[in-house]
Amino acid sequence: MEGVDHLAHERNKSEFDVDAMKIVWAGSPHAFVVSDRISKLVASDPGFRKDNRSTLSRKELFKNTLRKAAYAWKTIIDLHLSEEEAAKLRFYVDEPAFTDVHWGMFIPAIKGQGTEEQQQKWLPLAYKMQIIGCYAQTELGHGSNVQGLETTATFDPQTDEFIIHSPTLTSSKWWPGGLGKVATHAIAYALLIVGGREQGVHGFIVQLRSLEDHSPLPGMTVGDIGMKFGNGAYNAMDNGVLRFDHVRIPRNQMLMRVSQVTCEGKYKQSDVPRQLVYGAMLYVRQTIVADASCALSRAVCIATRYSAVRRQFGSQNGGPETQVIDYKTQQSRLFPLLASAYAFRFVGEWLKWLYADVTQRLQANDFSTLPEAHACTAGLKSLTTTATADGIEECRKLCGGHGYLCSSGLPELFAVYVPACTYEGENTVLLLQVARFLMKTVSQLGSSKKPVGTIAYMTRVEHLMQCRCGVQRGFAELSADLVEAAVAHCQLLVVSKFIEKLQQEIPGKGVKQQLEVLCNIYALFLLHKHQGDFLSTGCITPKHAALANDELRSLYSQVRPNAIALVDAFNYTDHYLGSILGCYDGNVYPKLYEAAWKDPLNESVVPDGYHQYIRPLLKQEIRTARL
Ligand SMILES: CC(C)(COP(=O)(O)OP(=O)(O)OC[C@H]1O[C@@H](n2cnc3c(N)ncnc32)[C@H](O)[C@@H]1OP(=O)(O)O)[C@@H](O)C(=O)NCCC(=O)NCCSC(=O)CCCC(=O)O
Ligand SMILES: Cc1cc2nc3c(=O)[nH]c(=O)nc-3n(C[C@H](O)[C@H](O)[C@H](O)COP(=O)(O)OP(=O)(O)OC[C@H]3O[C@@H](n4cnc5c(N)ncnc54)[C@H](O)[C@@H]3O)c2cc1C
Repeated sequence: MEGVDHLAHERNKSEFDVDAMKIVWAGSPHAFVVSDRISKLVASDPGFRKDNRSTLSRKELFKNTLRKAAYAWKTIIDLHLSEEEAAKLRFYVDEPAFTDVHWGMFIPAIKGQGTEEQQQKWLPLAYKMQIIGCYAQTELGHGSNVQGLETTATFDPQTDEFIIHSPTLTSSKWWPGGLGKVATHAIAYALLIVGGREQGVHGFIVQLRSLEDHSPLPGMTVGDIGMKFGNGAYNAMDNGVLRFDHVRIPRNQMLMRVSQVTCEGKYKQSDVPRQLVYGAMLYVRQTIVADASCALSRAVCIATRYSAVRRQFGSQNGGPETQVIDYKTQQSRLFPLLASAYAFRFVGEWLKWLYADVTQRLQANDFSTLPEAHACTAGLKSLTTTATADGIEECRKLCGGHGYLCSSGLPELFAVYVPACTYEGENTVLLLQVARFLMKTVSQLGSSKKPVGTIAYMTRVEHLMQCRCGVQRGFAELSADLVEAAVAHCQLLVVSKFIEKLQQEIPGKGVKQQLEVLCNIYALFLLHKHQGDFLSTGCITPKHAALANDELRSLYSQVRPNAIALVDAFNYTDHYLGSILGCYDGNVYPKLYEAAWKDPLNESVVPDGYHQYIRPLLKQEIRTARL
């Protein structure tokens, strides 16, 4: 049955122009063309094979990742790929690696916090990968509490240097990706001490390893922190530990856009806010939201295709059994996730715009929207990663037993994805930041400072106007409730950005209608899930709640004939999906059967260890066996 499209009947049912939807998903015709070309290029190149990943040992996996990263770089150079194309190539290679942090954090940190001069010195080296950077902020003792970091950077005016030191075990850098074995440089965050005075945490460019033989420079103790969750692909990343013993770096390696230290040992602050030190986190959180839609759509694509292939029960007169996608219970679990994937895509697009806008303003010394940008990036990072991690696991369950096989692609996707709930700001800690922002806004409602942008709605919520709550008073006590309020605020953002998207012109037969259905599913599903909150606050009546539920059922029926086409619109190659259950042609069973025989355990019919451990059991010789 090779070459037969087992899902063709599903594809024929669809009521909209899939090619037009592909462009909506990609963001623009240009983005679609680039994405399509690069994904096919990666998929067709055996150098980027990844189907054997789960059988490799840590060392083999790591070395293979180094090879792939080098091969990807060679491909980028040989084909003269643009920056956009190169980023896409790394995305489709789909393997956590030191390059993620080099491009995703090291370079943005220098761009955001370095002076013009520093950028001119370091960026060309980083862009050519003549140096490889990591982002060394977190320590063994502190991650969330950045101001609690213990590494010190003491200025020595005699030599015009900083002395970087780890005074305690807990001050050891711990977690930075790429640090363990690969990075030659780090942006290391440390408590600045000038003239005996502490001046808060700042970033420093520190060379870690020799550019000749890769050995750690004097005063550095550096290594990998060990195996991580799931035993899977994230172990391709060398998250590292680093201890400094009075390491000296030149003064001009402190990132000095926000504040400076002069050669005389004077600490000066520019008129830019101190929070810009956190600028790299703003940038990365925004990219994490965009990535959430990729990871969730990938899981949803697998679960949707497989749900159309899988049949259980309901055979009539010897005919085929029911496709599990036709069960209302399956639909009510799967389709809200499909809607979420689209919702996160559009809110991610909007956040990208917001980030570009705030960056432009910051460059013009307009800092007015920074708190809002921080609240939006932090809150949406938290909301989308939590929903995506939960969604991937739900997709695994939606695939029944076969979802538990590595060849379904879902266990690995989950293991690689789930730390996104923790890194780049633990999700609850980030929601507390949003809550703080909301409380500040509420406390200013009566004043002349009118809320604008994403919090403009607050002026319309009458009972808030009566609130006279200080930000500090009662915050800790009420924090669990405030976190719920923060989530609700972020959900409002997601829904409103989806609605705004639909107010734009969207070409293609039936495309807008499909998106309207998904938008309604997203909003009504939330209402249904949280109807207790909506009812108890009097926002809706029980009648509304019942109507919403009826409407949801009808919307699921409208999605059903279009479900396969809606996941085809993600335009994922089989290589990127990495899943037998989600393969494009739906030819699942022969592929599963064939893959089983490739497992190393099946290399011999009688397993290794038979003579030592199985035979003595069977022959009742266990007492005399040498174990
Ligand atoms: C918890 C907070 C948010 C703040 O804690 P705090 O003690 O209250 O902070 P503070 O220093 O007193 O400052 C408070 C003030 O700073 C603001 N702020 C905080 N973060 C930002 C930001 N990113 N942009 C703009 N503003 C920011 C806050 O809103 C506060 O403002 P306010 O005083 O209320 O006006 C912060 O320290 C933090 O971000 N912690 C999380 C640490 C984190 O995200 N680490 C990331 C490490 S790198 C990583 O994980 C890489 C992943 C690898 C991969 O992607 O593969
Ligand atoms: C895979 C991975 C990759 C990483 N890569 C990097 C990297 O490249 N560079 C880097 O510098 N770091 C990196 N990190 C570290 C990461 O950024 C931190 O782990 C993260 O910021 C969370 O901090 P923490 O570990 O201190 O958690 P903790 O803050 O110790 O969290 C533990 C618990 O305490 C709760 N908690 C903490 N503070 C509060 C509070 N104020 N109020 C209420 N509850 C609170 C949290 O909600 C959580 O439930 C990485 C981590 C992982 C897992």
